[in-house]
Formats: sequence, structure tokens, C-alpha cells
Amino acid sequence: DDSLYQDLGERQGIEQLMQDMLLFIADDRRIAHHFRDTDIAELHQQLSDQLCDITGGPCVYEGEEMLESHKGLEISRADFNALVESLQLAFDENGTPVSAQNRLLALLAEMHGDIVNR
Ligand code: HEM
Repeated sequence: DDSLYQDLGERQGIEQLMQDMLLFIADDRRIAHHFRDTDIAELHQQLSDQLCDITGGPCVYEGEEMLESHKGLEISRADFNALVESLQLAFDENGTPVSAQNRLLALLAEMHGDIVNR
């Protein structure tokens, strides 16, 4: 079922959404520091692949598991929520349908336990 992938605007819509989210994160003093040493172009690529993959699109995410990639990054529940706020600002900017927002948020919530480690 690729309906969520479709509702997010396919690959191009997902890439735009992730670009906007990363720009909002860069402006968020609560969490921007986490990404200081990160190659943002590479992260954008990995995020776009991952979301395309988990929403039923024709992509295969080949990056690290969430537990592995966030290990040692000291990410708190508040950090996680702050990232979700940036995603919600990106949803607004892109006119993402509310039903698609909720479905994507539910998929991301499943990763919470592997990402938050503080
Ligand atoms: C549902 C929420 C999240 C998802 C789906 C997600 C997804 C990802 C993905 C796909 C990668 C790339 C892994 C790779 O390159 O192999 C990554 C890396 C990273 N994530 Fe997350 N992440 C989430 C939450 C967070 C939060 C809340 C923070 C910190 C505030 C964070 C900080 C980072 C950092 C700093 C990296 C890059 C590490 C490096 O430079 O190698 N992530 N994330």
C-alpha cells in the first residue's frame, strides 16, 4: 500500500518536506547543536530514502538502524518532541493533508524508543 507515499507527494514531496524540516531544525536552538558535525546533505538523503521506504514508496533505506545511528547522541524526549515540532512546521509549509501527517507521525513514534537515550 503506497497511499501514504502518494499523499506525501511521492519522492519529490518527501524531499521537500525533509529539506524544510532540516531548515526549521537549524533555527531551533534547543536541538540545532546536535547536528553541528553532521553532513546535512547526506542526512537529507538518508531521511528521504527512509521515509520513502517506510511509507510504501519505491525506495530502499540503506542507512544505519535507528538504534545504531543515534547511540551516544544523548537525545532526550524533549529533543525528540522538538524535532517533531520542526516536522509539523514543515507539514504546514507543504500543505500536507492532516491524515497523512498523522499516519507519518505514528510511524515515527514507533522509532522513539530506539532514538531517545537520555
Ligand atoms: C523519528 C525521528 C527521527 C528519525 C526518523 C531520524 C532518522 C535519522 C536517519 C535516517 C539518520 C541517518 C542514519 C545514517 O546515516 O545511517 C539520522 C541521523 C542522525 N540523527 Fe536522527 N532521526 C530522528 C530523530 C532525531 C533526533 C530527535 C535527533 C536529535 C535532536 C537526531 C539526530 C541525529 C543526528 C545528529 C544524526 C547524524 C549522526 C551523524 O552525523 O552520523 N535524530 N537520523
